[in-house]
Amino acid sequence: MALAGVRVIELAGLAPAPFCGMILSDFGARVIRVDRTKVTMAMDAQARGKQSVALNLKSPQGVAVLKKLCLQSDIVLEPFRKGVMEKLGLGPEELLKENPRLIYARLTGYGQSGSYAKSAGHDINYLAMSGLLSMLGRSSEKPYAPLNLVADFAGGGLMCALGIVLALLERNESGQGQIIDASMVEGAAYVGSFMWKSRSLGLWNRPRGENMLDSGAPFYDTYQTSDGKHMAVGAIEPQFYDHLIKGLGLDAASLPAQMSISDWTELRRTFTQVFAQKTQAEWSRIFDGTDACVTPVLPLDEAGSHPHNRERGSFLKDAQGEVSPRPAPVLSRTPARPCLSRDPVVGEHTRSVLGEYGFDPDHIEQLLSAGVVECNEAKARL
Ligand SMILES: C[C@H](CCC[C@H](C)C(=O)SCCNC(=O)CCNC(=O)[C@H](O)C(C)(C)COP(=O)(O)OP(=O)(O)OC[C@H]1O[C@@H](n2cnc3c(N)ncnc32)[C@H](O)[C@@H]1OP(=O)(O)O)[C@H]1CC[C@H]2[C@@H]3[C@H](O)C[C@@H]4C[C@H](O)CC[C@]4(C)[C@H]3C[C@H](O)[C@]12C
Repeated sequence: MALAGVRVIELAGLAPAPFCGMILSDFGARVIRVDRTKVTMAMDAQARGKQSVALNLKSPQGVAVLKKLCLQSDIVLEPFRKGVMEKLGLGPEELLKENPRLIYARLTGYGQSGSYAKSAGHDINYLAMSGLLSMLGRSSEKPYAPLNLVADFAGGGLMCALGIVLALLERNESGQGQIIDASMVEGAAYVGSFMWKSRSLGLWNRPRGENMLDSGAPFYDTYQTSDGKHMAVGAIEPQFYDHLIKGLGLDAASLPAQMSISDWTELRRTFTQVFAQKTQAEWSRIFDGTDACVTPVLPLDEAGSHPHNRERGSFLKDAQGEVSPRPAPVLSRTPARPCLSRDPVVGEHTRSVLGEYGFDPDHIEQLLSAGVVECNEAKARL
């Protein structure tokens, strides 16, 4: 796999950093997640392929253990607010001095500088600060955050993974590590660059929810079907819009022009009435295989069984029978091979990892008895 042989130390975080760690693990990296001690259950729902070491960083011996792990690793991924790692004596200065090849990835909401750098926050806050949240929401409704997708994951974990891969690539030439300052505000905004750079095209001239791509246009929206499900319509170009009108059984001559914005309300009313006359399955049979850009809105537990997704194997089932998306993108020669066995128990691999990283058995026993580390191999076998 593309990241085979790459060693990652992921400090346990909430959602963005675990996603970044899962991406690296899916594509072949060895990801060791450092959990807190005295924690019964990891909140990492993206732990696929990771190992877990439970380590108390509030102890000097714990800090020394982490330093030794980072000395023999390629990446350290930390999910804390600015200054936390420095307070622990684990800042970039210390770790890069000991391991100049280390890639030190810092995934935060606001970045390592600026007045908000030490403030708590979550996806919605970062999305708000990026400028994008102001564009999200239907006309006459307040802005709403699309789950915690844009800042936590697209602009956070995924963007940080990109930074790590770029730094790995550069290190091949320079032999040097570096610090990655991954701010979710900036990552989200960067993902949304099109919104800034397409304003000259007049795509966003109208208030929120009245533009073509923000639910203003009737040919770019969702519609309820007679069985209470929905269809998604994305018939932007005239030639695709013609297929939409045909599939709906409407007469184009009797309708207002597609781009007559003042008639969009009437056009939406017409589409709403027509879509309500058939079930989602009936509309899918009408539109499948056409260029009308009309697709069923699939719930999570149906996406994997849709014929198209099933044919591609777009979703996988792990050893516990849990369905989730397969890694993307698909590389032809070195594709990801996600681990399908169960997620690690907190501290499951402490003893084995420390042994592999050069800690002698007596030292490991001393660390265990001092509570600096915890090992839960037995619990993992239950
Ligand atoms: C996980 C579910 C989904 C959450 C998504 C949500 C929408 C997000 O946006 S997540 C993104 C959050 N932001 C960032 O990640 C940006 C960078 N990080 C930060 O800004 C901060 O970390 C912070 C604001 C997120 C948290 O601040 P906090 O003060 O808590 O921590 P820090 O300042 O970073 O300092 C860390 C301290 O910890 C010490 N540390 C770290 N590791 C160790 C170690 N190994 N040993 C010892 N000590 C360690 C470190 O030294 C620091 O100490 P100091 O402070 O002294 O310096 C979640 C959605 C719902 C959640 C559940 C729900 O809330 C109910 C339960 C609540 C309960 O409290 C917890 C369990 C819940 C089930 C909870 C679980 C999950 O969170 C959710 C499911």
